[in-house]
Amino acid sequence: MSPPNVAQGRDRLRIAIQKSGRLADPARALLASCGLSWRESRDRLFCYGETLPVDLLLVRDDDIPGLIADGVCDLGVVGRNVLQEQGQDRVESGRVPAYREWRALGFGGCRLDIAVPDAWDWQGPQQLGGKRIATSYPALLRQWLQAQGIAADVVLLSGSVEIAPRLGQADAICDLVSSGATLSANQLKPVLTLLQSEAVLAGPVEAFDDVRGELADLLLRRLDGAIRVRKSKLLMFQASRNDLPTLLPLLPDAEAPTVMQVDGADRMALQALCHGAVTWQRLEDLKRAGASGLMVLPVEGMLA
Ligand SMILES: Nc1ncnc2c1ncn2[C@@H]1O[C@H](COP(=O)(O)OP(=O)(O)OP(=O)(O)O)[C@@H](O)[C@H]1O
Ligand SMILES: O=P(O)(O)OC[C@H]1O[C@H](OP(=O)(O)OP(=O)(O)O)[C@H](O)[C@@H]1O
Ligand SMILES: [Mg+2]
Repeated sequence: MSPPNVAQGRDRLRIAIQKSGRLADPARALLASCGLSWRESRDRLFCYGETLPVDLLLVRDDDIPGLIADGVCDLGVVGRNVLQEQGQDRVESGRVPAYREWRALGFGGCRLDIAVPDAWDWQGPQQLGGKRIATSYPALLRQWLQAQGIAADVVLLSGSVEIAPRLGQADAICDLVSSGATLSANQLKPVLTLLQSEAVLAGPVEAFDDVRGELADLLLRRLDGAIRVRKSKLLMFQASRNDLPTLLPLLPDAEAPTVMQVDGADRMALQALCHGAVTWQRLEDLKRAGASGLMVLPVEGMLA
């Protein structure tokens, strides 16, 4: 089993995901939670969709925007940082945008930050004027520098960017940060955020005008449900009718709760779908406000 060539297979949807790396497992898990399953090719580069005609191509993340632009793949799961860098690179070189972000997927979070040596007395972006900044994101950095009216040298490095100041290759850096541990280990401190990133579903600028459009709509509906489910909990409790005005404001992130009457006129049972964290603190607050029999349940599926 191998992927059909570009001209064929327009009745199936093809999604590019990272073969290995930070986004590989969560991307696959999210798609699987949408009810997709696959049979893998022997070389583990192509997965044939079994439950739905939605196939996966396993690639390097940097190749994903280009695969969408060339029409080799229909959709892709990639970091916003990679998508925007390559998109801005296209703009710089006068090419048309060929893809856009369809959905934010809620994993792979990180920031694209400018960081300077700890010893710098940071006073603001103008301090970067005339300096050398090492990065793997030259197009996004140039775009930002231009918007700020700062003239600085962009030093392109494909990895280990944080070590550049210590090696004398650059004065500052612009790279991905999540925990900040790599910056600290290299005596650097973050001073500006250029981009808040996470994994996104990327697709073409225009909607599909063939059967892939229906498949993509179905996938998006399920993805939206799966993303909401991950963050949602069903909260159930009982309370007296008189306490409802105090209790309901404690559920600001809940959809309109279902309120049912139990024995007599006063006792009520409530069910609320909460889209934020239901913490112990919150349960304590609800209990103090008159809730009893509090129960928090995971949500397995949801379809708007
Ligand atoms: N701490 C982090 N550092 C780098 N990327 C992160 C971090 N946290 C989340 N990410 C996201 O994960 C994406 C993939 O990171 P990874 O390190 O797996 O990429 P890679 O080494 O370029 O992989 P590939 O072999 O596919 O080219 C990044 O582009 C970014 O969107
Ligand atoms: O803030 P932190 O949690 O320390 O994460 C940030 C670091 O992680 C990434 O590097 P990675 O480990 O992927 O190495 P590479 O860039 O050399 O591939 C990124 O390029 C930063 O160096
Ligand atoms: Mg890569």
